[in-house]
Parts: sequence; C-alpha cells; structure tokens
Amino acid sequence: MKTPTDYLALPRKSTDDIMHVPGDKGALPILGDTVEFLTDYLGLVTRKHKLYGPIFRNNALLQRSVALLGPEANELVLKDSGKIFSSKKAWDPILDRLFPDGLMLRDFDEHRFHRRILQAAFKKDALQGYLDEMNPRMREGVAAFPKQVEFGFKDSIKSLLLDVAAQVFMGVKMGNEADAINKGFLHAMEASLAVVKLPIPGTTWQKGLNGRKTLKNFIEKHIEAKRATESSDFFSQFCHAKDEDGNTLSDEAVRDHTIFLLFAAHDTTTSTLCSIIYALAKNPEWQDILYQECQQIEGDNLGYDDLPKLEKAALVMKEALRMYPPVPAIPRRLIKETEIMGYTLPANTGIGISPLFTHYMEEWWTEPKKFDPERFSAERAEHKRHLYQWIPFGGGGHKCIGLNFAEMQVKLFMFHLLRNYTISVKPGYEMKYNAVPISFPTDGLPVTLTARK
Ligand code: HEM
Repeated sequence: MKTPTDYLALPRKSTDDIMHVPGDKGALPILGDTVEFLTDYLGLVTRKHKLYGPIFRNNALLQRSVALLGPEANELVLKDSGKIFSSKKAWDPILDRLFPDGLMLRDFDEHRFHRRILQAAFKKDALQGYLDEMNPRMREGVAAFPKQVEFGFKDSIKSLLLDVAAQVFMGVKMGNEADAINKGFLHAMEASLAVVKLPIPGTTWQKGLNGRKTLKNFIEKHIEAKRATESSDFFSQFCHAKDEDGNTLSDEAVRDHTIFLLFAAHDTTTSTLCSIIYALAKNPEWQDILYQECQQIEGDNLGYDDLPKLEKAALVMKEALRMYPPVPAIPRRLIKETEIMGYTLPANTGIGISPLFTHYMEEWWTEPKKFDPERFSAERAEHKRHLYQWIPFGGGGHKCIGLNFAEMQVKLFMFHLLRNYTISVKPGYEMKYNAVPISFPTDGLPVTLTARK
C-alpha cells in the first residue's frame, strides 16, 4: 500500500544507521540542508568537507546519505570492483515512472548485457550518419537565432536541440508529429523534477506521464517499419543493434532505451552549450582561436573526418565541463554492508559522489576558478594527475555512452555559430546559475550575436 510520502519526489529514506559517520542534521528541522543543497550545492559540500573531511553525512531532499569526496572516492564508487554500488536503486526513485529501464536504471550483468548491444549505435559509421543528418538542421537553426539583439540563449538552444533530437533520436521529420513528440518529451523531462507526484489532471506529474505515453505510442506504432529498414537515427540503430554474440534487443527494450536516451542527452548537452557560450562571451580571445580553427575546414558542413581538427574547441568543451559539470553529483545505493574509509555503512545507504566538488579541488587543479582550456592540452594535461579527477561523464561501467556523440554535436554547433558570428554579453555580466539537479543558468543567459565581417 502507498504511503503519503510515495507521492513526493525521493520518498525513500535511507537507513538511520549512519549516525556514526561525521556530519550534522543540517540547517532546518526535517528539511535539513535542502535549501542550501538546491541553491548553493558547491558551497554546501565545500563547507562540510572543511568541517568533516572526505566522508560525511548529508541530510537533504528528505534523504540521509553519505557524501564521498575526491578522486579516490570517485574511483572506488564508479569502478565498483566489488559490485556493491547500485545505480538502479539510486536513480529509480527519480526516474523509474517516466524513463523506466534505461541503461542507468539497470545494474551489473543485466546492465552489461544491454550496454554491449547498445554500443553498436555509437560506433563510427553510426555517428557519421547522425552527423550528416544534423548538419543542415544545425546550420539553419543557428541562422534563425536573433542577431544584433539580446536574447535568452538557454531557451533558443534547448528548442534547437529538441528539433534535432526528434530527427536524430526518434527519426521523425519536422511537422505535426515532431511537435507532439517534442511536447511529450518536454513534459516528461519537467515531471522528472516534480516534487509532488500526484496523478491529478493538469499537474506537472500527470502531464509527464501523458508525455511518456506519447513517446511510447510513437515508438510502438513505428517499430515494425523501423525493423524492416535502416536509417540514421538512434531508434533505427537500436532496432538493428547486435553485440558480438549476436544478441539483439526486444521491442520493449528498444522503446525504453530510445526514450531514456532522449532524456540522458538533452539537458546535459543544453547545459554544456550554455556554459561554453558563457565562457566564450567572457573570453573573446577564445572565440578568435576557435574561429581560426573553424576556418581550416572547407565547405559548409562539418564532416566526420574534420572533428579531430577542432582541437581547441575540444579543450574549451572540456574546461566548460570541468567548471560547470551538467551532472554535479552522482548517486548510488549500497547493496550490502561495507566498510568505506574506516566506517561501516549498512546495506541501502545512499551514496553521493561529486564531480563538481572534485573539479574545483586545489590539490588537483591549478587556479580552479580560472577559465583555462589549455590546462587540458597535451603539454599540461592537468586532468591526468588522477584518472578520476575530471568526471563530467562519470566513469566505470556506467560512464556516459553518449560522450562522443555529445562532443560531435557540441563541435557541430560551435562550427556553425563561430565561423559566422561573435558572441557578447553586457559589460560586467556574470551568469547566475543553479548547479543542481542539472547545471543551468537561472537568468536564461542573455547574449547577443553579431555577424563577423
Ligand atoms: C555533455 C553532455 C553529457 C554529459 C555531461 C553526460 C553525463 C553523463 C553522466 C555523468 C553519466 C553517468 C551517470 C551515472 O553514472 O549515474 C551519463 C550516463 C549516460 N549518458 Fe550521458 N552525458 C551527456 C550526453 C549524453 C548523450 C548525448 C547521450 C546519448 C546520445 C547520453 C547518454 C547516456 C546514457 C545512455 C547513460 C547511461 C550509461 C550507463 O548507465 O551505462 N549522454 N551521462
């Protein structure tokens, strides 16, 4: 039987048997540190780290959990050599009704089985196909952005990426069907952040469930035809994907992975492009460097073989992901009692590691608050001091399967934008943003594009 807390986001409380771990109850009764967690996550974690060290108790979002900080902790949790950290149990409470059975919501052998099959859709030939599909749409999308007037970059890029996703993820050409898919998807995304999950018509939650239904119906309607032909979209690729042993995906698995992929790709890439555009607007010398780099490429399209030529663009992306990792914290749940950093933690303990905190640790980064893409250059390679100090894509078995696609899409956008326009913000402008649940500007990121002479 459901209890009232089942209708709240994150209803599942972790066990109380972690009171021996350093920490405190948080600032407020019941809410603990929820307010600071949502408004200044990095400040909160940095303060607690100073007080308690690399392992401490958290009390936020009606959950007690244990924070494990720093590259060693990241490695322990993400590598998970003992198979004790469940991704499914951590993500399910947030995502299982809207995006069930995606890769992140599967564990261990079952996860590995699905991931090996899905890998086929991220190989070179497939990526090349997606890039060819995306080129004209991205070019037209950038050309349609307002010029010479200030506009909110966040909403514009979100909507462009949504159009591209309808085509490249679901294989829908523009028109009514794409609009319905986009709307359904947006509603499902919004519902994933809903605090109250009551199935009442008109609420964010109910709209999200309806949104999922739209996506589900679309896939179920088209799956037979998709299996009969092949095209350059993830939906089609998943229909035909095989691992080395010839295993394939069931219709249900194709459906759930395709819908989950939309979720995993969309806000993360939108967030990354916002951070990049902000960083470039504040550091115009980097716009010139990238402009020169784009000029080496002939023609109006970015080809797959051109991607490695955009070396400096890759450095800028890495640095933006360091400073503003879209996924600032990665949750797991322990599946059995385990001793970690000198403390015995019971089964079911919620665990949180923090890419954002790690990316600002002075022990590992030179002047971490400074935008300095060259820190990732082959000569300096600061990020290689520890394999788990730069983890915007996570690591280990659940490391982002879409990272090459993400880099390709980001480069494609920058290519079409920077070869034609410069980006500026008002003098003295500083982006206001919230790091959790996903790093986003809270002011819409007002920018101005000006045509290059
Ligand atoms: C810059 C953009 C992106 C960032 C920063 C990002 C970040 C992440 C992170 C941190 C994880 C690991 C979560 C965990 O361990 O709990 C992850 C997993 C995942 N990402 Fe991404 N992602 C990005 C883009 C994409 C794109 C474009 C796609 C698809 C085309 C994608 C698909 C996935 C999937 C399916 C998983 C689950 C992998 C697994 O559990 O095996 N991501 N991503």
